[in-house]
Amino acid sequence: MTAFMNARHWYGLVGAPTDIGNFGCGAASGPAALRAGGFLDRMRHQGIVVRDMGDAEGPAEGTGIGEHGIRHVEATAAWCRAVRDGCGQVLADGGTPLMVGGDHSLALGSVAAASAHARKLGKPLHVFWFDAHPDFNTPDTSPSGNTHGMPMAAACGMGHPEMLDVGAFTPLLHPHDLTQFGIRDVDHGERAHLLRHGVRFHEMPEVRRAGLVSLVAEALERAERAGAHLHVSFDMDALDPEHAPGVGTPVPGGLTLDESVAALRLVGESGLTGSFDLVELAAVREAGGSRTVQSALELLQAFLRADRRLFVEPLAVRVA
Ligand SMILES: NC(=[NH2+])NCCC[C@H](N)C(=O)O
Ligand SMILES: [Mn+2]
Repeated sequence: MTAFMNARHWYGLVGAPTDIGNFGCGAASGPAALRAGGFLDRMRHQGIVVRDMGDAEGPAEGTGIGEHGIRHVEATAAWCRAVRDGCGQVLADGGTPLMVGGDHSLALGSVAAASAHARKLGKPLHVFWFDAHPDFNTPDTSPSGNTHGMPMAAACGMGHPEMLDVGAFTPLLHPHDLTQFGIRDVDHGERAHLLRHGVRFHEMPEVRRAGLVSLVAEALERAERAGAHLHVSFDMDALDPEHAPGVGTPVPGGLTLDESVAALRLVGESGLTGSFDLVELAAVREAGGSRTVQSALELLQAFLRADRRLFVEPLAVRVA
């Protein structure tokens, strides 16, 4: 039995300071900006245990442009493996990994850890993906060659062999168990992939019609019925640029901070979340302000405060 097993539930912050998946977009500044914004103190003051596991380490330089114009795929895979190991360690110690990026390619690493953990527990993996983009490109559909547009296709078993090799097995995720919210910038071939594989991707017109909270509630019901390990991946560009100007690929017409807070509160209340990402926090892109960091802090706080597991002492378990 590890030392933490009878402790209250905790989250483990795994930083991933890179923008290798969209070289130069500025997301490498995310983990430091969140720490400098006082995240850990703020949580401590509210009695929430977030252990800082430090930063994952990976190549500082890109590894060049390959077939189909795919950029830095070896470096991306190296970073994803480091994130996989960091998140895997938190899961093995009984905590919930909170991966802070960094660009969104890194979610392939956290999903690899989540998927292996879920398999060990005999649970299916469900993923909630809050994003302006589905990140469901493969090297042959990607218009940019940037790997941060590819992690979900790779998790579902489609993509460059380097990316398919990040997890212990492939696919890591069944496309039916992926639900996306806030989508409003879909590439042509990417849309064909999403439709062919039956991904639920809720685009902004539908979010406006049905409401983010009720779409999330529906998806939570499915996850609960399935007894799933839920992985939540929040790309800061899901928010409207008014609330998150500091991102590498802003798209107008996004989620409001209020509705996102309400949705994450609901996710937190469900107690289903087994792993969480907050990515594409490119604080350095924001001229003279910290709006994006403040939004990130509010989202995380809403989510964590709603998770009752963080406040309840577990019953002592007596081992005979
Ligand atoms: N995680 C992100 N910000 N992804 C943006 C992807 C943009 C575009 N669809 C691409 O593949 O290049
Ligand atoms: Mn994304």
